[in-house]
Amino acid sequence: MQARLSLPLWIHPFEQVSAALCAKVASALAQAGLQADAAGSARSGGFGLALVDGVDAAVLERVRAMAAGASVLAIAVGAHPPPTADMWALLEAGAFDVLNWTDASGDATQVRARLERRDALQRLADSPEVRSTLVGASPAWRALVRSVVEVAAFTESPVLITGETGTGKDQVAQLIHRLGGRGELVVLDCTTLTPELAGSELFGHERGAFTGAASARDGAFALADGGVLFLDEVGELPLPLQAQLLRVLQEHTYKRIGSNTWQHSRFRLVCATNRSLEEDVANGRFRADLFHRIAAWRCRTPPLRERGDDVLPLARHFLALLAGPGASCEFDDAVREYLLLREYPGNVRELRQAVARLWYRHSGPGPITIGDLAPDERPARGAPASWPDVRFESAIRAAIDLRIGLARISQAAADIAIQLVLEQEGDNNQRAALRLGVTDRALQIRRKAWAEAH
Ligand SMILES: Nc1ncnc2c1ncn2[C@@H]1O[C@H](COP(=O)(O)OP(=O)(O)OP(=O)(O)O)[C@@H](O)[C@H]1O
Repeated sequence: MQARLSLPLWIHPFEQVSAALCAKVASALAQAGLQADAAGSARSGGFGLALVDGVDAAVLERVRAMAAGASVLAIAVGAHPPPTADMWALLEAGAFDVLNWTDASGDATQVRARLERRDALQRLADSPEVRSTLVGASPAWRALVRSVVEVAAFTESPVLITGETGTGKDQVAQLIHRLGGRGELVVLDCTTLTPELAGSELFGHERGAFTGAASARDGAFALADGGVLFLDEVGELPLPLQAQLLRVLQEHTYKRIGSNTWQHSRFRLVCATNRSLEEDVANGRFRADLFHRIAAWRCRTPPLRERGDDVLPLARHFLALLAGPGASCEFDDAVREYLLLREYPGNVRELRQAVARLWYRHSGPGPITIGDLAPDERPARGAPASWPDVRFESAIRAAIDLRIGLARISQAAADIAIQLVLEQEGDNNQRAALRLGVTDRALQIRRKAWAEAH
């Protein structure tokens, strides 16, 4: 019997799974040091094992609900292996893996290893260091953070970070360096690499190698030895330099300019770009072989409009940084609403600058108010509210994250609108229909269908 693993672990057997199969799984798990809570209902938080025998819409819905609040591993325990389509469906519903234990016979150490890895990932993603560097709790952002933590702490692989300007690519690169626990972080901005300077910047040079080379100098490959080389805006790298970089990545050797001696350098490569490198490869602007080398692992930083729920937490984070330790300052309701409704083409950088401008215009105690907005930033008076706005988008995103289909989303939006207008119009069908722009009869039919379905 293996030493006990201390994890909040529960088992949820679906209806089709017999008590005998469930007991068999529990006893195998106990042998591997996994003490799960008595079989029964799923809980929020911790780790859950969903025992399934057959997958249908109801099972998927339940797994989805469980996975929204816990890390769920699905185990197929039926008499026959499930079709692969069902296994994919469980994964899509939010299970982090799907194991096939026909007749509940399987290797429990396999479960233990997966839980240990997932737990280590989760702890790191929740650590104060990570949370204070990559602020945000929206599902899209948390998925990115898990991926960053995984690549940083568990692999040596080159990483390509893609995303629009100001979405935090640089921030992610720095975190990968810190979590990897390797030497120096050497940053090269590829937009500044002119063909004349690039050779020396990357490879270094010997004294007298060219006019003006008064002394020998190390280049980025030498400086990054044992550490991380971060190539920012890698999509801007001129083609001749791409060829040279490829050789260093393949051989880990290079020559300083003016030298015939091969030097070795072992570094981890992290690249970032806001270009679509796939398109650049397709039109010959970027070498395909280099692309596949640098993109062994990919992380995409989502734009702020895809994570509207993070706007206020980020704004508060930046305000707290400006106010300094111990000081507390808040936004009042109108400013919060302004920040939520505003658009951010420059993403988090733009939000940070907007908060800074508010802070510097603000004086005295009390919350930040709309008077702290610079006149040219105030929304035009009387301008019609833009709709759909970020709040609407964020509600829809939550539904999409729960993998709810278009038909249900449209239906729910219409139902909610009807209910609200009926409330406001004192249940008067005619007036409600007028306001909603439908016929009296169409609204009656819809209400009847709704009443029958509930
Ligand atoms: N999730 C985040 N949590 C805290 N700060 C963030 C986050 N994302 C971005 N920032 C802040 O926003 C600003 C822009 O981030 P960063 O420079 O990393 O973006 P970028 O994607 O590298 O931009 P560019 O493509 O223009 O180089 C920085 O001040 C950074 O501190």
